Amino acid sequence: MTWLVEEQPEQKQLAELFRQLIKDETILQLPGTYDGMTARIAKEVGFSALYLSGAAYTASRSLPDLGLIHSQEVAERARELNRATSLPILVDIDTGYGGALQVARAAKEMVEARVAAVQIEDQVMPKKCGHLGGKELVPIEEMQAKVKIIKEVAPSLIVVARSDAKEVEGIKKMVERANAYLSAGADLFFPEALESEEEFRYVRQKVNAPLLANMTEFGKTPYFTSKQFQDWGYQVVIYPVTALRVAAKACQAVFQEILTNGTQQSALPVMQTRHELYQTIRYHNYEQIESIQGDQEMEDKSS
Ligand SMILES: C[C@](O)(C(=O)O)[C@H](CC(=O)O)C(=O)O
Repeated sequence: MTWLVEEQPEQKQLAELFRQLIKDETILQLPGTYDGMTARIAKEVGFSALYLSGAAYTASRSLPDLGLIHSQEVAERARELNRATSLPILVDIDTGYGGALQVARAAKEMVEARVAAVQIEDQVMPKKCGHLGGKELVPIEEMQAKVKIIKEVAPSLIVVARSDAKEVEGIKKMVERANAYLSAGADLFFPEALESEEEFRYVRQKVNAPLLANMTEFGKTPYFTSKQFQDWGYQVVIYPVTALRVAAKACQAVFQEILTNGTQQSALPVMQTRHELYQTIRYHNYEQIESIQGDQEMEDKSS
């Protein structure tokens, strides 16, 4: 079956499923999937929910993660992930792409794209990657207003409030912000760019809500396992840019090989075969739809 013929779960069902997954004792691991293909692969491997990262989405378009995009573009990509998998998706909507109106529009478009949850952050526009220096924050009230607007426009959307305050104002102020965002209606808190087990545990101690950890590469956070985050009381862990980085490196290697040696043959063992690729994208299921049309034509001719 494919999204063309199968019944699609509604947004509310996907959000409910996401809520259930967070309640599970085992930490929810969200792989960053930046297109339909990576989303299918994550589903095939066995993940039960996905993350659409702003950094990976923009990089896949050869753009920096600097607030250059708007909600319609990201919602379109989220729809692609949804059609490919019917899994609950957490979408990174950065700062909400502007002020109150833009946040409202983003919330509406995400619901229309059947997104289960959104992640919004407290940086000013233009935003930066959370693991870089020189970030600036909006006042607490402004971020609270954004959370409230999302809940008003789309009550069924799960809201993950992210704070970038650790580097700017320190961890104590970060937990103050966390509690303010939760009181405005956020469902989870995402403490960005923590640097030690101690800091992860401190946030757990001070914030009474489900927590999300960001296990991105080449950032400020050391490499902790999902089991460690789980033991420290975290409910969700994201791997936002992992797939994109691996795919990019693999492309570089094979393109270099073709340029240097005039053949890609040495790379065949690290490629999906034609069969594997077709399996991933459900090629034959789409083909079956064409054969239904063929059968109909035969019937029409013989009657
Ligand atoms: C989570 C994040 O916002 C993202 O866009 O995926 C990034 C990830 C990254 O750049 O490594 C972040 O700011 O942490």
